[in-house]
Amino acid sequence: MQASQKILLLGSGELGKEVVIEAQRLGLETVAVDRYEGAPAMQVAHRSYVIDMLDKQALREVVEREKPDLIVPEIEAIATSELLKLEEEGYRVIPTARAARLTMDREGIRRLAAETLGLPTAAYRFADTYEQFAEAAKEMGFPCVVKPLMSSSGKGQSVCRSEAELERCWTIAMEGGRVQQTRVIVEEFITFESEITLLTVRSVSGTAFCSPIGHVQKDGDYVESWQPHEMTADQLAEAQRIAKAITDELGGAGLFGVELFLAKDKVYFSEVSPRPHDTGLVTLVSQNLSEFALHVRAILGYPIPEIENVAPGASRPLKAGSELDDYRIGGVGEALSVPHTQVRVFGKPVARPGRRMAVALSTGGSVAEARERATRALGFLNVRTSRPDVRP
Ligand SMILES: Nc1ncnc2c1ncn2[C@@H]1O[C@H](COP(=O)(O)OP(=O)(O)OP(=O)(O)O)[C@@H](O)[C@H]1O
Ligand SMILES: NCC(=O)N[C@@H]1O[C@H](COP(=O)([O-])[O-])[C@@H](O)[C@H]1O
Ligand SMILES: [Mg+2]
Repeated sequence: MQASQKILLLGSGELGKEVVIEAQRLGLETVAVDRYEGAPAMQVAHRSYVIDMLDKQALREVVEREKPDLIVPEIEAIATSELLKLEEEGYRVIPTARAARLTMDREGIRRLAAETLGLPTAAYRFADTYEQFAEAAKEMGFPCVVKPLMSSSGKGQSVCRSEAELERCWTIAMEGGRVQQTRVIVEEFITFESEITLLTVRSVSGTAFCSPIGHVQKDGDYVESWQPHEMTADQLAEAQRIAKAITDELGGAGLFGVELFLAKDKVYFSEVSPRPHDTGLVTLVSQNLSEFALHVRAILGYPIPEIENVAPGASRPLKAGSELDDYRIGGVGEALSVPHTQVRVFGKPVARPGRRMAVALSTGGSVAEARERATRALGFLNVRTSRPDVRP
């Protein structure tokens, strides 16, 4: 069979793996790229490359060699200035090279949302040195949230509760960023009642919203998500207004994860991923089309006549507790004994403390039941060494 089109995925984690599977279901040729060998999406793609995706030359070489119809970013940390050039030369970047550029670091997207579009966000300051940072934190007041400009899944992020914690928070930010740079964002701490991801799809069928996904984050990384999340009609309308404004501005086709905080009488924009979102893993069981299927349909220019929340669903990621280069996931059989439950094992080559290795996915008659099942299933799962000499 001759593939209809070729996609080049930049980043090959658990989210990309599902994108590759959906792309292959529609007859595409898939090429996966990441910074290490054996990444989850590489295990299912037709071909793969290991490069430093922040290296412009290395990125260009892979693109020119493969000549993909679609370049699909899967993580933020990519040489997006090169993507802008490649787009000018005629390559198609999803959703657009500008969207990838603006969401690569927190400053681009925050300034666009707050200053250009006037969307409600936490107050913020940027700082390049420790002195500027200390000044910015005092201006924001305590507690405030400190994040490296370029990082994800909470890496390098901390809540600074008093002046005495300034040095500790600065050190965390300096050590946690994805790339070597000192610029940080200091944000007003928002006391929200809940937070959601509003998956928003731009396709030939127009802009569509999935039911809101509620989630809980710990140390800046998600530990539980569910769909639908209960919110008032006014909150939903405001969330959709914000999501429409930001995704219209970013443009292009594809699925976006719009992160919002729901406070007592205000909805705040937090950030947006121009790609499937980790909290959206729940859609693998809760929707007729998962966020990955929606992304692929949208970027191929296929219609999306309807998105249905087929059952209340929940997801609980399994995180590794320690560094293991030889590991296996235990408890899968027990987890699958929980009704209406599935498990996805990502197949990452090595475990590291806090690294997401698998996810438990459940549906139920209610969100409460789905959450209880996913939590029970997660309780069975573990990441353990597979070395025979240390096996219990
Ligand atoms: N200003 C804030 N006030 C209160 N809580 C915050 C604030 N900013 C972030 N958080 C909390 O930290 C979480 C992670 O923040 P954020 O989404 O900015 O980090 P991230 O590293 O980009 O995460 P990811 O890449 O997983 O989306 C948020 O979902 C929220 O729970
Ligand atoms: N919040 C962003 C997110 O969830 N991204 C997902 O995690 C992978 C990196 O995982 P790793 O750090 O374990 O390699 C990324 O490739 C993507 O699939
Ligand atoms: Mg986030």
